[in-house]
Amino acid sequence: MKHRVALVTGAGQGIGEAIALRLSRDGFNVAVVDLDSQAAANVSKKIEQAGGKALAIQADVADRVQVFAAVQQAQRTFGGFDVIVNNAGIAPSTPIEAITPDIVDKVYNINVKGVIWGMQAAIEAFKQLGHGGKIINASSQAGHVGNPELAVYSSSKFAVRGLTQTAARDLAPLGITVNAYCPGIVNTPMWQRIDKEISAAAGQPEGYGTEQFAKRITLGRLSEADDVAACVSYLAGPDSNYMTGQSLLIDGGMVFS
Ligand SMILES: NC(=O)C1=CN([C@@H]2O[C@H](COP(=O)(O)OP(=O)(O)OC[C@H]3O[C@@H](n4cnc5c(N)ncnc54)[C@H](O)[C@@H]3O)[C@@H](O)[C@H]2O)C=CC1
Ligand SMILES: CC(=O)C(C)=O
Repeated sequence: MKHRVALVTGAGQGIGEAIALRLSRDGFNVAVVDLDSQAAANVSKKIEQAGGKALAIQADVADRVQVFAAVQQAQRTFGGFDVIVNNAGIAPSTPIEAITPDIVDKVYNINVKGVIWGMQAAIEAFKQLGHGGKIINASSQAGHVGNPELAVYSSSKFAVRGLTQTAARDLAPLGITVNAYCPGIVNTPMWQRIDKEISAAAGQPEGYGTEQFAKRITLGRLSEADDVAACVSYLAGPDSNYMTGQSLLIDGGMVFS
């Protein structure tokens, strides 16, 4: 059986790691891309130990050349290319008055431009291979509702939803679908750091930030990375073939829209 090929960025830990492991279980050969080469190698090893095929690639998604090279390497190594998950992102706290040009550039270079470069690199590969494919982008509940202290991050995730809708329209004639996933609070190293910052800014002990956000979750619990990976598995698989331009909220009911 020919395996489909997926590339996941920011796959060295957290949500990206869970997506890489899940797509491998779904039958994909997986390119595990991360800025942190050791983290990418560790996840790749986990996939191979479980009987899957993986390739660890060190790349910075903010760098267009590196993103194109990563996609080409995955395509060459596995002999195909079917799905890209533009998952890598950063979320520094940015109270409005403390926002600097450097932090805007850093967040937008990774969260927004990283998605654009990933989409372009995937389109190039799909065209070379003469077939369509699936592009899946990481947004957030913070891309639906402005989150306190996270203005730069929140606005970058609104931008990802805009890019997703527009690209879906542009790329439909090529047989490419484009969707986004929008998690709420996911128990990963990113959230643990945000919780510390929000709690400290409020003069409260660790866990306070989580408590404040968690009050808004209808399902009454934070999500785990595997909850998000299960939805991305659907977006990467054939059951979502008729879905494009959508931004799927996976937030336990933090936001209803
Ligand atoms: N954790 C949460 O509560 C939520 C996270 N998200 C989004 O999900 C995605 C993944 O988040 P987490 O797993 O929680 O984050 P995380 O911080 O735990 O992991 C992010 C991974 O991305 C890698 N990375 C960072 N910058 C990179 C770059 N320039 N190039 C390549 N890799 C890079 C890191 O090395 C790390 O392995 C992000 O886009 C985030 O904004 C969305 C909603 C909620
Ligand atoms: C970090 C993030 O995207 C949240 C809390 O939704």
